Amino acid sequence: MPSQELELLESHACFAGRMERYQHHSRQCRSPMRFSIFIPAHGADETLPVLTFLAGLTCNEETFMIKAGAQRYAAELGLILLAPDTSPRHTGIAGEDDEWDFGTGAGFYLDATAAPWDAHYRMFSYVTDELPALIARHFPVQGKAQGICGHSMGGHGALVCGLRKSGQYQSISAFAPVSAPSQTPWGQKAFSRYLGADTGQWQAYDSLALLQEKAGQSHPPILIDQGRADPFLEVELKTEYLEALNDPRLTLRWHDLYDHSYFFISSFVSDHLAFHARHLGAVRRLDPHHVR
Ligand SMILES: N[C@@H](CCC(=O)N[C@@H](CS)C(=O)NCC(=O)O)C(=O)O
Repeated sequence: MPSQELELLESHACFAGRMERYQHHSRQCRSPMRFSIFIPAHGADETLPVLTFLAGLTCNEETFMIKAGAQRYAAELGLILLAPDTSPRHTGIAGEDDEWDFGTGAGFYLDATAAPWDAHYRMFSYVTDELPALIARHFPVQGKAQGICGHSMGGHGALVCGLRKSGQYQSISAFAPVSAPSQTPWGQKAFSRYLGADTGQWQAYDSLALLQEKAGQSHPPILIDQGRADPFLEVELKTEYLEALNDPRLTLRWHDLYDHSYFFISSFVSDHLAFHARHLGAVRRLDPHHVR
């Protein structure tokens, strides 16, 4: 149960479970961080797999939970949903709020190595290490069962976290991911400032490069959905680069007419949750209001 380590900001009944939002001090980011969590109804000794969702540019820890409509499916499938914020906030770094695609709301899920960002922008370690450990201390999570999913910048984050920590995550999925950030404007802007000018250092956070490196090796199964009417596809996402890898562990589905919005995400989110539930061994409830 949450303690002094966690400050509860809000708590609501939702599909027979709880929808909650917390703030805590992050030792990685050296700042307060916020996250949202949906916990399905569960038995007293029951533990559940966790699916982490990483949101995109300009979003925060509330966006996915408010807009994607995922709680209904998570309740049925018996999956905990965890949504961290997209960056540290109010760090005092000069210029952190000046641009919508860099700094606040745009942490790119990496550990910055260039000053001044390296003092606070440590979202990779926060998402893959500090936050899962914190959640395990306070919520009924099944030790080894974790999946990771994300949208756009968060799709990049999910792929990078899942591929780099492939012993930790059993399944990876993404909606409209930034797929080759070393080669596209949002990614180049972020990486040059968070990681410095040496593009060799960028490859550790580039999904395309990581998948090329892993060619022929095993990695967690990946599901990606991409809309063909997404205005960012051509310049920023380059999802077709991932398709060209012909990776047998990667399923990429194209959808005519769908754009980059949460209306697209909410149209396919049930498939993503079912995919993760299958790989995480979640136990389906015929009635989400049923407690074993
Ligand atoms: N602010 C940008 C758009 C940023 C954007 O599309 N963000 C995506 C993630 S990359 C998002 O999910 N936005 C929040 C939302 O749609 O609710 C613009 O105006 O062009």
